[in-house]
Amino acid sequence: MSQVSRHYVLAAGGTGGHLIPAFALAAELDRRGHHVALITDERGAAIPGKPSCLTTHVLPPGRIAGKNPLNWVRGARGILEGRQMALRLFESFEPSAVVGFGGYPAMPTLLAAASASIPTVLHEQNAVLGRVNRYFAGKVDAIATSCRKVDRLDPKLEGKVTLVGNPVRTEVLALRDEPFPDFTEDSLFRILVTGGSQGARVLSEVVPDGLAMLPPALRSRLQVIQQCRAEDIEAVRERYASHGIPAELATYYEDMAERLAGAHLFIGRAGASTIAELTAVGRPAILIPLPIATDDHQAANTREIVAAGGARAIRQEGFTGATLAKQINAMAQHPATLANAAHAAWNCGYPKAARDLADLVESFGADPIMDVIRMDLQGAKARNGEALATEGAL
Ligand SMILES: CC(=O)N[C@H]1[C@@H](OP(=O)(O)OP(=O)(O)OC[C@H]2O[C@@H](n3ccc(=O)[nH]c3=O)[C@H](O)[C@@H]2O)O[C@H](CO)[C@@H](O)[C@@H]1O
Repeated sequence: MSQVSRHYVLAAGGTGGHLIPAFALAAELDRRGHHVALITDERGAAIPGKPSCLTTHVLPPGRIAGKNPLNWVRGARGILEGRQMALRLFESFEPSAVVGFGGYPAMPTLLAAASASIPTVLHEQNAVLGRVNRYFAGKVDAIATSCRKVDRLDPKLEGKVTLVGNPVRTEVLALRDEPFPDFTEDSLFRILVTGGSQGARVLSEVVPDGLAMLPPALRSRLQVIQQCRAEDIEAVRERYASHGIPAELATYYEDMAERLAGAHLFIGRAGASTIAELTAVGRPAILIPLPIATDDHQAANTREIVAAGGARAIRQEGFTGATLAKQINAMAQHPATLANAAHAAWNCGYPKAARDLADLVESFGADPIMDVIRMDLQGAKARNGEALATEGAL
């Protein structure tokens, strides 16, 4: 652990999938006595769960997307403005390193870091290198990955790659040593359903009817917690009521650790943080990768956990009530099957992800001149304080 208090800038945007690992790293760096600033976009700033230690800077929109050349010009202007904003922050904050988690805000921030010669680290949460990370992979000082195999990562860059895993929130990690909740032939059967940080309509359309198709021995014990998009929630409530299945619904659960703790089975999208949490805690899952995810990265994300026997993946094209019921039945008919799958998921976890990523980040910008000056100033202040205290005592 470093002796001096350093400053770090993290850049992440858009969804919980990018922000949550950044929050986890910020909490770990704060625990080590460092100061951390986050550069994000408006959507990212609205993601709940930001640690109080983190100061947030919101960039103007700057995505280069679509076919309209006017949008390209607007996007490019946004990136340049964002880069200027990041440079101004660097001047006052003097970061020892900048960490990009992918997503749009990482782009202007990493461009600024390159022109200010600040060490840079990328963190890739998925099993396929994302677009922004791909652009910067050859230029940064280190690349931290979350899966053993990462597609679209140039093998020539292997020398700067470290497998750390995808950091999860402290309260989720704290469940790692808790036993799998009792699951017998008479116990409740608690199922947690989420569609990533944004929710997923297909789960609202398929899951209630699929659960209703389970054999009575399983169906009668069901207790469902399901995240739904706001526009779907009433229809889902009616479906469950019509099937007589008890269900608690919300658009977003801020207490995800508690929800995971009680769950016997998870059904949902295969976003990187979702999988990191399932494997951190050890919960079996049925995963339906988002079919339009860039480079099909959600399907790739399921590889390790499925191969280990901790989850089953169903392609959205084949995701019907009947297929879902069949898979649940196969996993839960015998209590031991579900507990074994939970253990297999647990074995895929990276419980040291936040610590390993923090170690990697701390290894850059060793003893910069500002640290030495800061330490001197702190020492001088302390000595001054002592002198004043002594004078006061006289
Ligand atoms: C639609 C989309 O592009 N999704 C991408 C996005 O993540 P996206 O945010 O969709 O999904 P992730 O699974 O990575 O993260 C979701 C996070 O939200 C939390 N949560 C969810 C529901 C809820 O009610 N409460 C709650 O706290 C989950 O516990 C998890 O921590 O970035 C990820 C990381 O690059 C990618 O893998 C995903 O493919």
